[in-house]
Amino acid sequence: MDAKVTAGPAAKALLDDLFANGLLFPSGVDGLYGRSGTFEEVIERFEAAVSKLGDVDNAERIHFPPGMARATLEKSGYLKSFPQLAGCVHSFMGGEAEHAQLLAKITAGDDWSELQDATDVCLTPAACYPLYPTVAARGALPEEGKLFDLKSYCFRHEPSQDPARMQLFRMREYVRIGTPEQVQSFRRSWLERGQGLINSLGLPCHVDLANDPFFGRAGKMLANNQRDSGLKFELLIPITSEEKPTACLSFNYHQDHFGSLWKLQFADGTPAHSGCVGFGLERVAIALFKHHGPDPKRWPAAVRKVLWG
Ligand SMILES: Nc1ncnc2c1ncn2[C@@H]1O[C@H](COP(=O)(O)OP(=O)(O)OP(=O)(O)O)[C@@H](O)[C@H]1O
Ligand SMILES: [Zn+2]
Repeated sequence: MDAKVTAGPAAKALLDDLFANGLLFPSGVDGLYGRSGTFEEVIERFEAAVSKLGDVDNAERIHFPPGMARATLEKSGYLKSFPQLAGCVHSFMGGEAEHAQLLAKITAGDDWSELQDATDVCLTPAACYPLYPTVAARGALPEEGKLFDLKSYCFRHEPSQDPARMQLFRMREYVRIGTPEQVQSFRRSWLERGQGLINSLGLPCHVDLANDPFFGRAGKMLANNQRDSGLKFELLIPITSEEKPTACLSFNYHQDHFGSLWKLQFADGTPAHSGCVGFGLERVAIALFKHHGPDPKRWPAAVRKVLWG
């Protein structure tokens, strides 16, 4: 089955430009690229600007690897909502005989994946998924709740020639866990700060209500409900299209979904609410290259000042 997401000619042209300028390197797989030093430096500088805004809140920094426990992903409900995006790591677990079969299949150009089995590791689909059980395991939440600063490479099986839609990309997140008021005020504050930051980088943007790509017919209802309840906003920047701008920052309110699921609660047993702001680091970098050109040394002075000081 071809899961490829179709990308328009403008998206393909931008990808070719990024390759031609040596900012990204092709791997032979759509959505899987090498990054140049310049590309990485832009991400580092952007992250520093994010930290400058976020550090005032004293978030606790935790970095998880880009793989998470399969059991955690299952319990999170990810496979119910987004089976089409999930990735599970498989490995060869056979003996000598199976190894011979494996090599014979590779030599014959046949599919050898049936000789692999699922491991206990899945690829992390969003930086905050491994956080909730980790925090729950520490015991009751303090009254003031908690704030976390996360970053992870994330995997989503959505191969595309749109450079803004990668299969492996980084997400920086702040995650607030606490009362509904604490989480909503966190989200309001990041809606402001996020737009301010992107404007200061000379990028056009607007914020809009959004929904996640829930799978199937039941998913349509979940998506409608998410919109009707105002649970997800996105900051959109035109990258490959003015009419269909790209979500570069997301502002999510999970209500008590993760709190109830993981028994992440206050001392009196009330489940915590949670919300996160996610920065799509590659998307922001690509937006900057698209709007200001391939050479950061020639970007507008005001933009350079925000990033390089
Ligand atoms: N395939 C991808 N490639 C690069 N960045 C991504 C990709 N998917 C999501 N992101 C980034 O991660 C952030 C948080 O992820 P989130 O789940 O909110 O994305 P999303 O709203 O589902 O994205 P989209 O609607 O474009 O698929 C997004 O705001 C975006 O910047
Ligand atoms: Zn999140």
